[in-house]
Formats: sequence, structure tokens, C-alpha cells
Amino acid sequence: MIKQLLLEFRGCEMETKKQARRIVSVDKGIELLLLHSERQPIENVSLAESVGRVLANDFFSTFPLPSFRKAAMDGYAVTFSDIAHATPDKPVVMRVTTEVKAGSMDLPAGDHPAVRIYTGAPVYEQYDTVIMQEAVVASEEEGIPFIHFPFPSERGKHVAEIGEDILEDTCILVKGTLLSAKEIVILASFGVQEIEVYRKPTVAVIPIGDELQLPGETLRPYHLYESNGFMLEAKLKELGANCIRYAPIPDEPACISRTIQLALNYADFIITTGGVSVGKYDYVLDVMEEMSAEPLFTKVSMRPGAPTSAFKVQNKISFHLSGNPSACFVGFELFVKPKLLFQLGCNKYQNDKIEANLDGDVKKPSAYPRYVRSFAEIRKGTLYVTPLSKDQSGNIAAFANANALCLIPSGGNGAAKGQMVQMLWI
Ligand SMILES: Nc1nc2c(c(=O)[nH]1)N[C@H]1C(S)=C(S)[C@@H](COP(=O)(O)OP(=O)(O)OC[C@H]3O[C@@H](n4cnc5c(N)ncnc54)[C@H](O)[C@@H]3O)O[C@H]1N2
Ligand code: MOO
Repeated sequence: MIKQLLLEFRGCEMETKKQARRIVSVDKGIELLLLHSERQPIENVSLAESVGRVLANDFFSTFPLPSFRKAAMDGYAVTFSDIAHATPDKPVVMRVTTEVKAGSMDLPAGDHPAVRIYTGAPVYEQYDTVIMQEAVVASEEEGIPFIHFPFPSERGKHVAEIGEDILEDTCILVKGTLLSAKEIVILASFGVQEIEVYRKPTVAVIPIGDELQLPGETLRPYHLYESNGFMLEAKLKELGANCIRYAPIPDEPACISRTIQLALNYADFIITTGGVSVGKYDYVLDVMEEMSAEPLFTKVSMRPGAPTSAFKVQNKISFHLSGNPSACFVGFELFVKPKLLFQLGCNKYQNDKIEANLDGDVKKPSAYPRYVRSFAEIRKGTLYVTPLSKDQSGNIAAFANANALCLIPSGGNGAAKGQMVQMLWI
């Protein structure tokens, strides 16, 4: 009997401790995380492998582009002064016996007042203008080709000058740029083979819960398939990190502690999901305390995901996201993502909050600001955001059509259709 009471008391004590949590606003939480984050080391990767990576140094053009004067159209290269007086009644007629194509190295010997030229071909020094082939008339006299220029055109027309696109030694891509096809085409144009980028961090994802099973297993009664770990792995990979996702581990402090320690040995930071609330079997905060981890925050004034926590442990950050899928998602989006993007070296790592017109009522009052999975679209120039029904924290359905989180302010009775709210794309 006494033993039983003692056990119950111990349980209460644990819950009381967990309830005395370090609460922060979303902004304060992000600020604390960034304060404890560093950029990744730098490594070299081949240009072909650089997509999705973040540039670690400013990129300066190593030569001008174009690097030679070149034709922008298929036609004829001429000297403008030769055709300046041309009219349809008195066209300038020239003998054209030579052609220059892209990759041609030089002009054959001889007198060439005009040459046949093709797009991308060098416009040699003696010429300054290209006339499109559609604007001339070709004729032949005794087997010799002549071209009639009936219009004067403009000096320099259809000639791309050296450096007209990019001058030499110009900063074109700044450090911290996320490399996609449009940046890679620039680097490739300068013959770049390898580029310095920030190394991908490795993140460990540890789902916690006795009730969780892996795909492929037959679902036991009252169990469910582990889904948060897969979602987190997908998010991490989308953003450019490596991920080691663990199979779900049970609600046992020793196992949680062992797994976190194992992951801390190699991961740049870790994420657990589940077991972080105030219930008897939510051991994560106790384990972190036992590991002498420094809490950055252990509660956030938001819904879902109020129990979202973060620690500094062994000089690394550990995130502890709620088990409820939407709470886990919101915790990732609001906290893990900015920290990860900062660590990855991105210039832009904060989530953009934008104003949108709420296109549906959110009746639920909340003590904390609420991030509701929503669908946003522009209609007739106005951005509307529609909260998706069934947005309970544990529900999955709202993920199907969500492309935004809309932010319903705390207090009152939620928010009404037509009200302006903040939202972020997801
Ligand atoms: N007395 C109180 N109870 C709860 C509070 C509170 O303030 N006082 N907060 C509630 C809130 S809010 C949330 S959110 C949850 C968070 O609990 P945990 O983060 O400890 O998560 P669990 O209890 O482990 O799981 C919650 C729910 O999610 C399912 N789950 C867990 N992990 C996964 C996973 N990897 N994949 C899919 N689903 C998962 C789990 O089975 C539970 O159904 O606490 C409230 N309670
Ligand atoms: O914060 Mo909980 O995540 O509302 O369900």
C-alpha cells in the first residue's frame, strides 16, 4: 500500500516538474536556436552535384560574357557605314562569298565587305552590324552570289558586345545562395567544374512510442504506423540535409537515453518525436535533464505543438517535437527549418509570413496563437487562405490539400471569414 502511494507520489512529482516548463514565444524560440547555431563546414562538390546545395563563397565572373563579339541572328555581318545610305529603291549590293558559323576561328584571306553569318558566330573586328537574313534579297550573277541590302539598319544591331551580359570580375552569385538550375547555368557558363558549398548536416530522427510500428509489419490492436519519422526524413531531405531515421523506440527512459546518446555521437543535431508532453510515460524531458542538457525552451506559446522543446546537449541542439502529426509538422516548420537553413548557410533562413484574406471561419478559441493547416491561392489578385476542416492535432487528412499554415491569433473566439491573417507557405 505504502509502496503504491510512493509510486503514485513519484509520478506526481515527475509531472509537476514537467509542467514547470520554460515557455517561449515562437519568435523567442527561433532567436534562441539561432544563437546556438553555426554554419556548416565547407566542402567542394562537382557542379553537377551542386543542385540543392548552398554556395559558400561569393562567385565573381572570371571573364566577360560574351567573351567575344557575336552574332545574335542568322544573317549577314557588315560594316554599318557601308549600308547607311541603303534604301529600297537604291539597295546596297555586296558580293558575299564567305560564311562564318558558331565556332569558326578566323576569316579566309581576301576582301570580304560582308559575310554570311549565323547566330553565335564571331563578328570579326571589321564588322559592326548584323542584318537578319529576312531583311535582304539574295541574287546571283554568273554563279557569283550577291546580297541586296534595302535598309540601313542601326550600327551594332544584332551584335552582342564583349561583356554586354556580364563584365569580368563582377559578383554574380552571393555566398548563401541556394543553387538551382538558374544559378548552375551561370556557373557552367564560366566553365566551373567544382564549387565550394556548405557540407550537408546529418540529422538523426528518433520516433518514440510503444504504440508505433513500421510499414510492412502487421498492425497490432491499438497500434499505429509510425508516420512522423518519415515526414521528418522527407522534410530534411527536401531542405538538403542527410537523415538517419531510427525505427521507433519504446517509451523507456534507458532506451531513449541510449538512443539519443548514440545519435549525438555522429549527428549534427537530433530530433525526437513523441513522449514530450506531461504524461507519466512521456520521458523525454526527464532523460534530457539526466543528460545534463541545457534547456533552451520546453514549451512554446503556440498550438499545435505546445510541448515542442529544444536543448543544448554535448554542444549540439536536440529538438523534441510532439507526437501528434500536425504538432510535429508545425514544430519542424517553425523551429527546425530556420535552424537547419541557417546551419546550411542559406541567406534566407527565416519563414516569410504574409498577409492573406481568411476564407473560412476558425471557431476554436485558443490561449495560444494557432497554426492551422490551410489551402492558399490567389484569386483575382487577392491571396485567400482557407483553413482545412478536421484540423485536430492528431489528424492526418488535412495534410492532403494543405499548402500553407495560417496563423489564428490567440484569445477571442478564433477568427472570422474575411479577416486578414498571417500565413506561411509550407
Ligand atoms: N494533461 C495534458 N495532456 C496533454 C497535454 C497537456 O498540456 N496536458 N498536451 C497535449 C498536446 S497539446 C500534445 S501535442 C500531446 C503531445 O504529446 P507527446 O508529444 O508527448 O506525444 P505522444 O503522447 O507520444 O503522442 C501523441 C499522439 O501522437 C501519436 N504519435 C506519436 N508519435 C508518432 C509517430 N511517430 N507517428 C505517428 N503518430 C505518432 C501517438 O500515438 C499519440 O496519439 O500531448 C497532449 N496531452
Ligand atoms: O499542441 Mo498539441 O500539439 O495542440 O495537440
